[in-house]
Amino acid sequence: MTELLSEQGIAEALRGLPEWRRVGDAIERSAELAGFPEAIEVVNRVAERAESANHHPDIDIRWRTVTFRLSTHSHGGITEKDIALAGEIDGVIPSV
Ligand SMILES: C[C@H](O)[C@H](O)[C@H]1CNC2=NC(N)=NC(=O)C2=N1
Repeated sequence: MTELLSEQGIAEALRGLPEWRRVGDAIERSAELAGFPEAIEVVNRVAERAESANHHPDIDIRWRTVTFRLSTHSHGGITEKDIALAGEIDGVIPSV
């Protein structure tokens, strides 16, 4: 059963997701890629994983900077689904 994470739960989860920050009822990270094609490639990889998880980030693409924002819309806040997908997103972003 998906439930909203507590403040402590969110803080603990973010300790394992150093690239992510809390923004209101969501968590967010940005990544700067080598160029626009590379940014789109990352977005496509994230889209595959989001579809598999049936959990989808808000995505903002500005040239080679992509920002992912995660919140569980059906719950109006942050759940384990957001934390899990954040970890998967980190896994498809090339480390510089
Ligand atoms: C029916 C509902 O849209 C689906 O269960 C999924 C789709 N993707 C989703 N993504 C996010 N971020 N939150 C949701 O509540 C959500 N619901």
